[in-house]
Formats: sequence, structure tokens, C-alpha cells
Amino acid sequence: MTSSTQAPRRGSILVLNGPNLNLLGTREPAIYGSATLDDVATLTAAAANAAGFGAECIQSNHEGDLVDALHGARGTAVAIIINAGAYTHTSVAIRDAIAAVELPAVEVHISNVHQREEFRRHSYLSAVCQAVIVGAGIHGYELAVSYLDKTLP
Ligand SMILES: O=C1C[C@@](O)(C(=O)O)C[C@@H](O)[C@@H]1O
Repeated sequence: MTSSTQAPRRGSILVLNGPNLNLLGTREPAIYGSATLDDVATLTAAAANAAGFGAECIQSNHEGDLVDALHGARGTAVAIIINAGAYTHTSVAIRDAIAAVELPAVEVHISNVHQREEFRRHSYLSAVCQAVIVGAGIHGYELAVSYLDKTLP
């Protein structure tokens, strides 16, 4: 899924969602809620636009696609918001791509991963992200935009 908004005064934020997040709304609603990925894209783009940013929202179930999207952000985006889903806990490649593009990145998780299985408590991405937001539901994406609004020119 891809969506975008235009004319960003402060540049565009790449909003990247990883595997299974396309199923938001029907996937384990007791954990992830009833909002869909389209709802996430809409609220994130609205928050970004209100702060003078554009938002390009991309979702993929494939690790290499996420790496490619991160590479594409170099020179086209001013920041990254990433929920890498399960790849958070496994992917050195996504970690390295975030580090390589040298853009401010915010890691978001809808659920509170620290209240869940042990394997979800470690993130390969947190060390290369400026901020980590977990357990705020889909409002975590808005909080990520708010952080970027406060910290970027
Ligand atoms: O797919 C996901 C979603 C998630 O990133 C979250 O947003 O809470 C948490 C991950 O552990 C899980 O694999």
C-alpha cells in the first residue's frame, strides 16, 4: 500500500509499515485495535500536514522492499517513522539501512511490546532510532510526528 500527500513546506516523512500491518483492523484486534492501515495513513498524514510535513506511507510484507524504501528516503525524505512489525526483532538489514540513510528515525509499535512475549522485548532498530514509541496504539504515529515537529527545522 502506498499513499502520499503534496506540497510539504518542511519536506516529507517516510512512514514505513512492515509485515502483517496490512491486516490491521482484523488482525488480533484485542492487541492491535480495530483501526485499519488506511486509518493509520490518514491520521499520520493529517498530523504531518498540520505540522508542515508531507507523508509518504508505504507498507510491505517483504524485508528487501523495506530496505529499498529506506534507501529511497535518502534525498527525498527528511525523516522516517517505522513500524517494522516482526522484522523489528530479527532484521539486521533494516537496522543497517536506517543507519545508512542518516535520517532521523522514530520507531513505533502499536502494542506495548514489553508486556508481551520475551522475544518482542529486543529491537534491532532502537539503537539507530532517535525515539521509540510503544503501546500508545495507532496514536503512536501521531506522537512520532509530534516528536519530529518539535525536533526538526
Ligand atoms: O507485527 C507486529 C506489530 C508490532 O510492531 C506493533 O506494532 O505492536 C509489534 C511486533 O512485535 C509485531 O510483530
